[in-house]
Amino acid sequence: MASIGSLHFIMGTKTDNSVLVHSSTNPRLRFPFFTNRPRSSIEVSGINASANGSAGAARMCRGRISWCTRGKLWRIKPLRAIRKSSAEGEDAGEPEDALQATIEKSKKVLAVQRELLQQISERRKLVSSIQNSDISQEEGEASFEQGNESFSNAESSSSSVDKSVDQIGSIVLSSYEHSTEEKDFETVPSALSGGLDEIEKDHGDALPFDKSPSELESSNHVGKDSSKTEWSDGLPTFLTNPEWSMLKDDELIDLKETSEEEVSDGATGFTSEDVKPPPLAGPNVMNVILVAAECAPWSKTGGLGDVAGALPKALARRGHRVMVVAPRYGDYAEPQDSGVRKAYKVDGQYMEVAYFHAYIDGVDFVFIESAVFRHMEHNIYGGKREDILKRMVLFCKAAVEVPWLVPCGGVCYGDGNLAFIANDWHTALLPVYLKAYYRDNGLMIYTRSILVIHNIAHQYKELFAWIISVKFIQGRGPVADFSFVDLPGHYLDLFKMNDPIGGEHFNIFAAGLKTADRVVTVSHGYAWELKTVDGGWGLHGIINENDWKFRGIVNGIDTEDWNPQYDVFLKSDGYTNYSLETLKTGKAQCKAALQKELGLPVREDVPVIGFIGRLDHQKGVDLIAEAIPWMMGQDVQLIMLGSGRPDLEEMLRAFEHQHRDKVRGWVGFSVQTAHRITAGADILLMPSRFEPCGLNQLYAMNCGTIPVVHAVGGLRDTVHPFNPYEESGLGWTFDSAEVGKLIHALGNCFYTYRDYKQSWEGIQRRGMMQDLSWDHAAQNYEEVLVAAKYQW
Ligand SMILES: Nc1ncnc2c1ncn2[C@@H]1O[C@H](COP(=O)(O)OP(=O)(O)O[C@H]2O[C@H](CO)[C@@H](O)[C@H](O)[C@H]2O)[C@@H](O)[C@H]1O
Repeated sequence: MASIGSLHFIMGTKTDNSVLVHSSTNPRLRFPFFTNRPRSSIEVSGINASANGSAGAARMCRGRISWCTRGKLWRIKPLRAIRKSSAEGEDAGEPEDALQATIEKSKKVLAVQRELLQQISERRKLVSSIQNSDISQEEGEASFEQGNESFSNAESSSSSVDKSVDQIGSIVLSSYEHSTEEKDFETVPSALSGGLDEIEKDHGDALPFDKSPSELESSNHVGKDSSKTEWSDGLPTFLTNPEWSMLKDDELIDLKETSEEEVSDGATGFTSEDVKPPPLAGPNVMNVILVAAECAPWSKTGGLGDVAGALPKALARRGHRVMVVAPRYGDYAEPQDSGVRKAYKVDGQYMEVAYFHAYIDGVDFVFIESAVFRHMEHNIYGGKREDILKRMVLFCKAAVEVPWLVPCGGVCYGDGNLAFIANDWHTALLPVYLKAYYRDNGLMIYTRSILVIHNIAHQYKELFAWIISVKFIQGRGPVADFSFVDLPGHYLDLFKMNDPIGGEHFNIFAAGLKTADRVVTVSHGYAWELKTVDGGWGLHGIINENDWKFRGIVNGIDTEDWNPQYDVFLKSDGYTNYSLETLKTGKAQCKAALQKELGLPVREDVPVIGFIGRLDHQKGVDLIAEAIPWMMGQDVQLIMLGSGRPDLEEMLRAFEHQHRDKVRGWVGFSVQTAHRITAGADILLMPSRFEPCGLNQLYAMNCGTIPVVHAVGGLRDTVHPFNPYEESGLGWTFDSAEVGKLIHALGNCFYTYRDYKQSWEGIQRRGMMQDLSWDHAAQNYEEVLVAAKYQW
């Protein structure tokens, strides 16, 4: 990696020794090359990536672009290697030769440059003679444009150079904005001159940097006219970026000439894209890697999957380069094998992983394949505690190296401006590995980690775990489990906890919270609750201690997936898409289709209540059970969809069995049914005992379905209670998890449904008119990412 001020470049070596250099601050800067000195063993950031056929081997350096030479040869001038390795032995004695070769090449490139400037000057003369000729202006323009389209634009005014530069791209332009005077010209290619100065000093050769700014500018312009010049795109645009002048360190990386086609392609893509407006994130653009155990639509057991599938897209829309890393549980259609293989030691055994890649909606999705993940999509958090732990160790070890190993769009992410977003205890080891394996060793020192708490009490699904559930949350286990995580002994203290429930135990979430640079949770309400004894599930102390780096950000929703106007699950079986304009008819049709599909009496006047969720203590299903006798006395229909605790699944079946004309209890996991219930029901019931954010109430409101919720965590943040006097609010809430309160809220809801149709429609419309998209949350995440970036 070459680090140039805030620009960072990584070189990745592939099996064929081709190398890609890119800026991690501006992902569009990509340059493909071939090394002329393939190495047999290369160290990257502590990764000993042996090149014995292993694709994805890479090496890291800090360096300075010293110059470019004829035939698209680019060179990064080194100062020092980041790490000494045995591979260095191979290079002994090479720097002298390399510097000499560099000087020779610099001479050549400058000769070419002179030649180009000469050509420009001749063309200028030709243009002015055309302009002064007797030919009519119109005829003149026509013929001129035919013969020299790009050139004519540039020459049409005294500021022709600026215009041509403008065409080349904003980075080039910005470099020229810094070079309006001749003395500045010498600093324009400061990366060049700086590097050459050093060479001069060392070798006493004078280097001919004696051109005027306008001449150099012209050479850039000429570069655009590929038919006239040897450089199809002029001076390499990244060399003219003023940020290159901020180069500090270097290490020699020799790069052989690339094919003309490759360089031309790379540079063309860069220049044409770069004229686009600046990203929403402005100068805060970062490389972001979200790591999660599930990612919709490929894998999902709950809300985490939805977030992992949607938040990255919103971050990418703001201009960040974003990747999601998730396990590859099945044979997914889109991701392709990247060819990268790596083995990681887990519990004393090496396990091989393969990396698959897909680029969708502006996001790189990288899936980690391993025998231990195969066919686990329905049992992601299932199995013996040790097995779950090993899976997560393997996943986090493999994920933290993805930025070095997997060329996304041909280019690895590298560690510059990089932040990982880990999610829940399953990936809470990632911040710890980042610190222990890398940052403690002076590697990836600018990389940051953010840990998001979606659920502090997420449980393992170990057999009977629900009976003694608290022992199976947060990656808890006996202290001896430390041996699985493969960390230096002094890291044990980070994991050790002692609380009344677990006694002295090992806790992965605790270590992640302490180590992450920032901690986020998914609503303001839950952020507050986590600091309390009741809400923190034993971790409130750590969260309070780390309050300075802790923040609540309310989730958004994927407004394409969960939009009744486009929802793919509403296009068949009698359902229909609808919008705010067609709410009345469209929603009524969906309701009828739902009743019909589930075999309930098709009646428009009966309120349909939906429930969707994991069947466990958190979701308050037992409160619904207590309310069933009262509910069945009302003229209502109740549709419940869920899976989880066997006893609660059985309860759902029993409800349906006992009240066949009013209740449907669908046990299982069906995304289609979830969408159809959300659109077809009138009311969504969420009596959760705690709810970090909750997505179903957001999906419901977006579909004109009115939530009735226990006012906790994110439910309190997002469902403002209906106020009949002001005709405001979005639903009904109750303030404690008691059946009486639930019944009271539901009673008011039924009453309004039946007797106050206008108020009902008002609530529906207000819900649908909210901006629930991820865009706002993404902006908040960006603030956290930037805060982490500047924190030490
Ligand atoms: N049987 C089933 N069939 C089909 N789909 C089903 C289903 N059961 C649940 N789902 C779906 O899974 C998702 C559940 O999302 P939630 O946010 O309600 O809960 P979860 O508790 O899993 O997430 C945790 O993380 C999220 C994300 O941060 C927080 O919102 C939440 O409060 C926290 O508990 C929804 O998309 C829902 O439709």
